[in-house]
Amino acid sequence: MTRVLATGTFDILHPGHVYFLSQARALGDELFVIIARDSNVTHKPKPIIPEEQRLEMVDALRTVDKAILGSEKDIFEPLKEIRPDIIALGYDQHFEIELLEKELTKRGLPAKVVRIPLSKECPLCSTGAIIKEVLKRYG
Ligand SMILES: Cc1cc2nc3c(=O)[nH]c(=O)nc-3n(C[C@H](O)[C@H](O)[C@H](O)COP(=O)(O)O)c2cc1C
Ligand SMILES: Nc1ncnc2c1ncn2[C@@H]1O[C@H](COP(=O)(O)OP(=O)(O)OP(=O)(O)O)[C@@H](O)[C@H]1O
Repeated sequence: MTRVLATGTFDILHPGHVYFLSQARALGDELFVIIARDSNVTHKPKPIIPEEQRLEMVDALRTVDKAILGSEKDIFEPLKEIRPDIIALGYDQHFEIELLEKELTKRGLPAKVVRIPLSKECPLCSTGAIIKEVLKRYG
């Protein structure tokens, strides 16, 4: 069994998320997902949807075997239990593949890190774009 792990905020689900998760799932036999904690989303505006609700939506997807809330303190902590063989990184996730693989090996959690490309264009395949459209119409 090859276990794949994907991570992200997944605020306001859209087909770009579905594409990312199905490409990640296709890399192995089962897909685990770590949902970013509200307190850790500091690289962009705070999520609209609270973490428990983001978790519920991702966990309900057909491609996802198990979704959990991440750690608030240490991104490597949940990996000790999940023990993924492959980690799927999104096209815009700010991690460097070789550096992340090195950090994982250092902690006794070796995994192959694979970058998933951007999906083909779709009108609102980005949380930021959805929020902008809502503000344009209702703001
Ligand atoms: C291997 C790995 C483990 C992660 N674990 C956590 C975690 O435990 N808690 C958390 O809040 N974020 C964790 N993250 C970070 C986020 O889930 C996410 O990658 C980050 O917020 C940037 O992606 P985004 O732009 O989709 O939010 C982890 C990321 C990676 C690559
Ligand atoms: N259109 C897309 N194609 C492929 N992957 C995507 C797409 N949209 C999001 N993803 C991936 O899904 C994961 C979670 O996405 P995230 O929560 O950052 O949403 P987002 O729509 O990219 O948000 P924002 O618009 O605020 O950047 C990330 O790893 C991201 O790379």
